[in-house]
Amino acid sequence: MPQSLRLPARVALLSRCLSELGVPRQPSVPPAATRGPRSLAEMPGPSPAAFLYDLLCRGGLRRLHELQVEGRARYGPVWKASFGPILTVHVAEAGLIEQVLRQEGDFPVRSHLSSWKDYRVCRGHACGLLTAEGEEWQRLRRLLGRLLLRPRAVEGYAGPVADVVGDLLRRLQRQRDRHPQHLVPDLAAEFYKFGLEGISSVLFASRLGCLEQEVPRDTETFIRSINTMFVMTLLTMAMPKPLHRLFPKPWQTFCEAWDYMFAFAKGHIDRRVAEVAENGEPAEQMCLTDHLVREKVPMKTIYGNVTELLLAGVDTISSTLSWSLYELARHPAVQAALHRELAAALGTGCSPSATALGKVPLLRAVVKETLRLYPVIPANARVVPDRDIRVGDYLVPRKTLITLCHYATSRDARLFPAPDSFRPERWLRRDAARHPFASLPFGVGKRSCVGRRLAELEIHLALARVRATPLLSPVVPSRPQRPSPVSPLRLSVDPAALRGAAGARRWPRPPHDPHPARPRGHHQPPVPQPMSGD
Ligand code: HEM
Repeated sequence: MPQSLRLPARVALLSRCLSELGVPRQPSVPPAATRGPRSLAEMPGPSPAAFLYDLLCRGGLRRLHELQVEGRARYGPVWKASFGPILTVHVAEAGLIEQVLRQEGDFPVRSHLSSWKDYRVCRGHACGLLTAEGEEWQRLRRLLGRLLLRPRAVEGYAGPVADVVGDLLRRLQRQRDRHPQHLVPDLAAEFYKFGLEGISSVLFASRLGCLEQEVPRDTETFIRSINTMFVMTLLTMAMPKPLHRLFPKPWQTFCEAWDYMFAFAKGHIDRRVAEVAENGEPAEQMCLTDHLVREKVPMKTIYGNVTELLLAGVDTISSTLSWSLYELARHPAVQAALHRELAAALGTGCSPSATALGKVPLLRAVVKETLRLYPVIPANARVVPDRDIRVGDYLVPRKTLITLCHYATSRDARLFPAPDSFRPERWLRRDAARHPFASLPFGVGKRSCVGRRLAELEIHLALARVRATPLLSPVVPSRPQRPSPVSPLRLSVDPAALRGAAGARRWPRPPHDPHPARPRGHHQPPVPQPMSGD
């Protein structure tokens, strides 16, 4: 198939081939109204062998997001698939995703199958918010929700984040000055370091030195450990436990990577606690560790939570920033409009406040549209442990892993006209027709992303201050310019610069861990599309 055949064309071709081969797109079973809900056995889906073939031989592990779109075209909005011991029901229709989430109960469960939890039990670590369940999760959620989701709490982290943004700009400037064509050769990698530096400043008021000339060795090892752990996550989950004894290497490697991450976070937390014990609590700009200590949270719980938050707050930020800049570079008119709005709302203030940024609707719309097209986490998941639930025409047995395919819904032409085009303006209109569960990059409800406000703060601050034409342009030669305080956001990104970095970090991820192992498929190098298609 020619490379140029884009996703919608491929999906259309696939459905045409299927109908020509006489494969019905919907199974011809009488409607549920006349015969009661259908069982799991009646649900369509690939055989375990066919699914394994797709995953391993057709590059499916790298493009799980595309399998969602293909699955919906082939089987309809609900289908099942098995990977090793894991059977999962896929749901790829906004209304049905809503139906599942409305039945999630008081203690929503993302997955029962996490090797992350096994590791914590094995080492005696406390679970953090990502992995905790039941009442323990609820207690943590109330506490962290207060410290991370309330607008005033988030405003309190704006100062340290703005400092890190300043360092990012200086680093990009240095790199550009050194490059013969005035390019930043690996922009996505720079944003990755920014993500790590930013979240560390919020969690334990540490500066890791990621944006310095030389990245410290322990920080590099930490970054490598995250990657290793992500790669090993899927492998350790797909292997039934008895096999761990026969083939111990994946589990050992997985545990060693986690050990390093826990030790790294603990080192920084302990340093911060000692610093505060010596000098007293800071009058302002408290970091999350300070707040948790003040709340008398046991140290073991602090270690567990801060390690998970550290992990959750790195490539979510870097991926969203990379894609936002990529799309802005391809859409100069949007870029110009954004620049105008930023200049009008922020004037020449050096570091815009979170409140001021909130007054730039186009900035929010750009990020929403980026996350619709490239959701960092393209599939979410739920398990309802204690009762069977109705999903469309089916009755899904309790404890079944349900994958919520929101990449497929956010590219659904019925919900988003011209779904593959970058059109931030669609978020500026009041669109009564849009389904509220169609694009859910942060999830929704009780178990949705607790870092959402912080993520938006970091991304908005960085986008608002990244400057400008010569910084990233492969075409326009750079004229030495002093960084201006407010970003005249008029960059032209070299897609190749993004491509290199995004391509370098592709790894598989299971569909049900929220941050663990991102499905890198949709992070694949963006291939520039003709603008006329938009
Ligand atoms: C663009 C950035 C981000 C995106 C798109 C994102 C997305 C998500 C999604 C989809 C979930 C699962 C929600 C659900 O199951 O309903 C989630 C959960 C979570 N996120 Fe994020 N996230 C981002 C940034 C962050 C940051 C910066 C942090 C850390 C401060 C963070 C911490 C968490 C935690 C702890 C959870 C688990 C919440 C719980 O189980 O109660 N996220 N995120």
